[in-house]
Amino acid sequence: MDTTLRDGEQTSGVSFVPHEKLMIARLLLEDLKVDRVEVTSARVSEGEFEAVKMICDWAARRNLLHKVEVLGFVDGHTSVDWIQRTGCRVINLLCKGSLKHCTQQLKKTPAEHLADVIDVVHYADDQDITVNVYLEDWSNGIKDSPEYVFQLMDGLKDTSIKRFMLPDTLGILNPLQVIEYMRKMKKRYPHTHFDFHAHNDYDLAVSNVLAAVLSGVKGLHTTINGLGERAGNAPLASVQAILKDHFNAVTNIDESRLNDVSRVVESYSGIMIPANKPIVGENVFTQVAGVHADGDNKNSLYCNDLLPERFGRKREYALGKTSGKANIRKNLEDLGLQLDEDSMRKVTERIIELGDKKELVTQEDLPYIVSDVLKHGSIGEKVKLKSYFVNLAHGLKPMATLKIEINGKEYEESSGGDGQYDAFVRALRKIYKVTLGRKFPMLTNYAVTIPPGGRTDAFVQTLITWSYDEQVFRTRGLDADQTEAAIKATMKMLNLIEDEYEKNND
Ligand SMILES: CC(=O)SCCNC(=O)CCNC(=O)[C@H](O)C(C)(C)COP(=O)(O)OP(=O)(O)OC[C@H]1O[C@@H](n2cnc3c(N)ncnc32)[C@H](O)[C@@H]1OP(=O)(O)O
Repeated sequence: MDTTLRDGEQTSGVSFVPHEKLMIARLLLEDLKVDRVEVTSARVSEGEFEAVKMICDWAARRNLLHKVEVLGFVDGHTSVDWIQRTGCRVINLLCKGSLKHCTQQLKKTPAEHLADVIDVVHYADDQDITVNVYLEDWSNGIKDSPEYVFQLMDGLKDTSIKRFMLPDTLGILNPLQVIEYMRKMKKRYPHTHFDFHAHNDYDLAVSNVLAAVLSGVKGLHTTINGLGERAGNAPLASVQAILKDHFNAVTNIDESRLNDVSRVVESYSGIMIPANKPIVGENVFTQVAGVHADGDNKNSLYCNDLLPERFGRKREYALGKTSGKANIRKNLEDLGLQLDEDSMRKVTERIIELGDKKELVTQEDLPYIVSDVLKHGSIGEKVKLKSYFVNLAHGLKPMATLKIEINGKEYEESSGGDGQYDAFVRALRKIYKVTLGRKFPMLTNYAVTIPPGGRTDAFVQTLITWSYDEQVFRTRGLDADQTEAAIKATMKMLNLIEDEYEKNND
């Protein structure tokens, strides 16, 4: 059961609007094919009501309504009515799984709480709503007040409750404890369906989920990118990969869609995926050490079962001071370039030198480095920026005028824009689209960073991603001025697409 839209939204700073929730629910159920989704808590807000309604309308049309669940409270008829009005058919009822939560938060005796829960279950039965229950704070309950947990379970086991969901609400357990406590539950209630809900406070969420699987648990709660309250929940991508590779378990998840869905959730949540996050992090399929690239060349000696292609990704070979010839050769191959041994040595030396200065070297930089080192002359010089002017004035639209040379011919154009760089790109686009009748790449991402190392605090680095003819180019510019850095990145891109253009129009 994926709870990105309920627990995931309990990540500090995350708030999805209804159409984002609908989009994520669709991706989870239709693309990733998770078995169930929990999409919010009842009573939260009008916006959440709207979101659940939209998701349920859509799910009903696709015959998926039974897979949509909402957390509800032990509050008489209120949560059930709220859920009923959205069209949702499943309540995940938040009961108290530890004595202290029952007596100190709800201020009820165990018998009173049990009676309240049974009332809600009966009311939900009358409304034809399926009930699962959370035993909130179960991990503390089973440690400190097991007799309370068993009293509640005994009182509920003969009701219509479909699943008992056991949360490690505060992320306090380790895998050995999960096995010990789950076995206790399974021994006492062998025919009950248990879900396990992990939290990552000790970075043990994934391990604990696996321990739960070993203990015979039937349902697992995960989120995309491990979003969730405090340190988050168990990330779906990691859980899926381990279930498949370590347990030969069969799930319905389409793992080729994991990366794309992670990126959508990254964008909607605003919580960036760490570069080293397994499966979905930017760097996790990048070999950095030269010896690894060499081993891959020989017989994929440094690959494990986590092949990037499984997840719709590609292995990359980083360029920097730890690159050897093998890394560089792999990158050159990707660009369709070949070098003799002597040129290879010179290019390798140059890349190591740049790496030593903490310069980021990307694959797109490689033709420039090759050209620079070997005095190649042609790459990177087909399109030249001869002169330009950009202005910024309070109360006036920024303007840009520029003159460029393309294959020896000069073109001049001006344009206004929303900012200096926007004006610059608009002027360029006029030259390409209007004057030359050619396509101009679409800018898909624009990131400004201070380069690593912090030695040049006056410098900024602009990393721009472009899409052109179904290809993606990333180019980088470094300058003391952000606009100039972006312009440098843009000129690199124009030279790269010039090569593409010539190839396609030979
Ligand atoms: C394990 C988890 O992550 S549980 C996550 C549960 N989901 C949420 O909390 C969603 C976000 N929450 C909200 O929007 C709000 O807290 C609401 C709408 C649910 C409730 O709002 P409010 O009525 O203002 O109450 P408040 O936020 O202060 O919550 C505390 C009340 O909930 C009660 N409560 C706590 N757990 C439960 C429960 N399982 N069932 C019923 N009531 C409960 C407390 O006893 C307290 O009641 P009191 O004010 O009578 O003492």
